[in-house]
Amino acid sequence: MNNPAISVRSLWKVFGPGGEKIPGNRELSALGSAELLERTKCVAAVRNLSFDVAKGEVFVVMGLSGSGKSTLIRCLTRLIEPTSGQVLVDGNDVLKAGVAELRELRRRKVSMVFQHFGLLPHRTVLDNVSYGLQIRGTGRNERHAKAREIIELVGLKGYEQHYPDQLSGGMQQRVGLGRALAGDPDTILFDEPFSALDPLIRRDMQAEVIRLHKDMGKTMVFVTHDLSEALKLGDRILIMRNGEPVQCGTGDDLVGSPADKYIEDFVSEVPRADVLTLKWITRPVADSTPGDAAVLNSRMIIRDAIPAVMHSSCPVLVEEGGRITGQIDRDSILSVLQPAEAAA
Ligand SMILES: Nc1ncnc2c1ncn2[C@@H]1O[C@H](COP(=O)(O)OP(=O)(O)OP(=O)(O)O)[C@@H](O)[C@H]1O
Repeated sequence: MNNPAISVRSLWKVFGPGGEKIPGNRELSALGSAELLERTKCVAAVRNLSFDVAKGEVFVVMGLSGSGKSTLIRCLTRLIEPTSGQVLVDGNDVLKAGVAELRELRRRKVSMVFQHFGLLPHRTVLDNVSYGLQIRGTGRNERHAKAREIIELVGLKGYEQHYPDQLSGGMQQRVGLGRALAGDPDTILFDEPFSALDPLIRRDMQAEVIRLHKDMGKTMVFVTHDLSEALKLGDRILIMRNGEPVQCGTGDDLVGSPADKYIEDFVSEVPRADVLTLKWITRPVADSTPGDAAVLNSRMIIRDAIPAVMHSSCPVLVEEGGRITGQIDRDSILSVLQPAEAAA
C-alpha cells in the first residue's frame, strides 16, 4: 500500500512481569494464552500483528471480548506502551517519538472517541468540544467559533451551554465525536464508541459516522465486537482472536470466503444477500443466453440485483471493467437468500 495513514508491523503487547522477553523467545511466543499465563504470569494481548490502514479508509478491528482490540487501538498512540514492533503514523515512527512529539501526535494528528465518552463533567458542551483547542493554545474567540461549527455538524446546535449530565447517552457521544473532530485530526480512533447506547440511538450514531466520513474523508480505525456494525462501517475488517489476526478483508471477502471455522461461525448469521456482491454467484455464460441480455456490475450487492434478475425472462450478464465475466439467474439469487425469504 502506498503511503498508508497507519502502518503496524510485528506489534506485540505483553502484560506481566518480564513481558518484554516473550516476543523474541521462540518457545514462549508460540504458547497458547493459558499456558503462557501459567508459565510466565504474562498475557499476550496483541501478538505479532501487522496491517496497514489507507488514508481515508474506515478500518474496523473486530473480535470477541478479550481478543485484544482495545489494547491494539491504544498502542497506536501509546496510550498503552507496546512491548515491541513498529507503528508508523504518516511515516513517523510512534515508538521512537519523544514526549513532545507524542503530545503533538495526540493533539493534532490522531484523536480518539471512547466508549464511556470521557467528557469533562464540569464543563459545558461548548467547552468540552473546544478543550483540545484550548490546550493547544488557540484563543477563546477562535476556539469557540470552531467549536460552534463542530457542534452544529454533530447535531447539537442549541445545547452549547448544557453540561454532560444533562444529555442523553447518544448526545454525550455526539459531544465525544465533536471533541475528536474539533482539532481537525487526520485520523480518528473509535474504541467501541456505541456499545453503551441502546440499539436505535446506536443506529443513528452509525449513520452519523458514515455521513461524517463521507463529508470529511478522515481515516478511521473503529473497534467493535458487533459484526453488523463492522459490516456497515468498515471498508476492511480485521478479525482478531487471542491477540492474533485471523482474517483481514472486506465484508464481502469475510462472508464469501471465511478463512476458518472461527470466522465461519462469526458470519453465519449474516444476511448474505445484503453483503455479498454478484461476483460470488456468477457462473459461466450459457450458450442459450441471448447476447442482448441485461448487464449488471459484478460489485453490485446481491439484494440490489433482485428486481432486475426476477423481472428478466432470461439470465442476466455480469461485467467487470467492461468485460462480461459470467451470468446470474433466479436460482443463483435464491441460493443466497435465507430459506424463509426464498420461500416468500
Ligand atoms: N492492564 C492489563 N494488565 C493485564 N492484562 C490486561 C490488561 N489490559 C488488558 N489485559 C488483558 O489483555 C487481553 C486483551 O484485552 P483487551 O481489553 O485489549 O481486549 P478487548 O478485545 O478490547 O476486549 P473487550 O471487548 O472486552 O474490551 C485480555 O486477556 C485482558 O484481560
